Amino acid sequence: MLNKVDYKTQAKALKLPTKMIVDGEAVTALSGKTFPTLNPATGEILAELPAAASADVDKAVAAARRAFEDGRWSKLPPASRKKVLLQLAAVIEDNALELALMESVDSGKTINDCINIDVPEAINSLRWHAEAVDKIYDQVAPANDATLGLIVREPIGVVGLVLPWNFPLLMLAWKIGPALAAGCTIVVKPAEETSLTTLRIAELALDAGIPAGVFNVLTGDGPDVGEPIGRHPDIDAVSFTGSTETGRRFLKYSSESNLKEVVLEMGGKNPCIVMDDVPDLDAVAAHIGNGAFWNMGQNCSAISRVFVHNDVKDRLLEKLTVVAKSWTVGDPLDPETRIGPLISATHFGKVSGYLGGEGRVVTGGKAFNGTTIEPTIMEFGQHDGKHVRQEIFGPIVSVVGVNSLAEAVSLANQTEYGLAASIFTADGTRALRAARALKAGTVTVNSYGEGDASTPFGGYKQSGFGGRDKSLHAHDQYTQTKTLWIDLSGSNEGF
Ligand SMILES: NC(=O)C1=CN([C@@H]2O[C@H](COP(=O)(O)OP(=O)(O)OC[C@H]3O[C@@H](n4cnc5c(N)ncnc54)[C@H](O)[C@@H]3O)[C@@H](O)[C@H]2O)C=CC1
Ligand code: BAL
Repeated sequence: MLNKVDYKTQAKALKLPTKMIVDGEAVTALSGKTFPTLNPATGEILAELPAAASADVDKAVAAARRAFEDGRWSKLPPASRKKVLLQLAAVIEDNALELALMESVDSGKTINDCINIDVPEAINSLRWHAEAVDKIYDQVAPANDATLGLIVREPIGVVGLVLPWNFPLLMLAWKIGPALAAGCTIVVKPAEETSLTTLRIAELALDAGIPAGVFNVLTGDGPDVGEPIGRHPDIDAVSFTGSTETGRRFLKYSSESNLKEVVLEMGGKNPCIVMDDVPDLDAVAAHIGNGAFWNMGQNCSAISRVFVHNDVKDRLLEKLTVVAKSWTVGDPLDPETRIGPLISATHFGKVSGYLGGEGRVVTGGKAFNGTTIEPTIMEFGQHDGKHVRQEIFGPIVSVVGVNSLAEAVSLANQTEYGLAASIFTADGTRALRAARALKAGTVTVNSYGEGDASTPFGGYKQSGFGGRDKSLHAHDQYTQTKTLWIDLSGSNEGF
């Protein structure tokens, strides 16, 4: 690993993309307007990016439609699309350090995570979906000899992908992998805070052989670019990751335009249950630390509510305190740093509002530089108030004591969200009964995580709508199912 001075020097030397990609060309916004993208750690302006608007959306959708209809991508054999997507994964791998540095300076994510998680996981996701696509068979319906019923998949068409700022590269990969593998053409809108790596990947996609018009990127803010995508009459589907509030808007856009398919991956208020029989509280505390503090807690599946049996609560709080203090706070380009800045001053303001008021601060509780929040554990006497109800999206976790598994499961489900949950207990049967009872799209037992590329990711209740990211289930978002019903009865051949 390079030392921290090298990362800083290399970050300064990055050549940052400043143009959108539409129809295979690097372009400015039609209006010529731009907006700055900032380094959240320093506040410096990294680049001025095109501020697209509805006319740019029209242009990108028209290019994507032409590319879809003439079949330059959609009609290739799946094995051919796979080859190009594997080439894209290889080109990304060749440029891994550049992308990791770009992701870190644009988002404030730690360089360690960018190098070891975001970039390799994005490559892995692309490879997984590319490898899958020539192994998905169409089906034959169980009809009789005189009928042939075929159930075939077709790419859904032009897809809008609207992305969040917390995992810019990874969410891009989760969506473009299955969308492009299926044969769709795409118009991607990265979050306005974190557009750089998406722009760079679109450049690399052209190098890898993805035809012009297939992979278009528009930069700009939600109302100017996201809404015209959501309302566009010639976009067939939208896949969105972000807040529940904005996700809800996409349903409205769809219902008021062309009833495009909508898949939403949204917020969470994810519970973690710790029972009194756990053999190793140190390991549990380490898992909770990862779940709560990873990416500064800016993670839709972050552990944000811990329900711990009262018999082990004080010991767990001691161990959580040790874990929280071990998360080094600092410059994201320092490889030792595990907690960098939050994404923006606005978000910092929102998250720091949770540091005071109700609850006992067990450890942490400091906000500094207008950018950074210490890993913070708060204890609550009851499951009530904004800390346990609202998505904080920062490194703050609430702990509540319980007296039984039944109480823990009941409280865990008392939320409008249902993205992820975890349970720690030595009793496998109770773990599985609880896992079934928890209303969440992903439940981990004696661990914290989101599964791997082979497992679907999405939420119950107001955490998710319409489908799943990752796994073969993700391909359903980007395909239509067509029935071909063929009558063979007119041919009387005597057999
Ligand atoms: N995956 C997740 O669960 C995420 C949750 N959040 C939550 O959302 C809160 C607000 O963060 P934001 O960045 O404002 O999230 P957001 O949900 O508003 O932004 C996500 C994407 O939607 C776009 N967008 C915003 N407003 C839009 C509109 N009116 N129409 C169409 N597209 C629109 C944005 O430009 C961005 O590309 C955070 O504090 C956090 O709690 C934020 C990011 C990811
Ligand atoms: N953790 C992946 C999805 C998200 O946070 O947006």
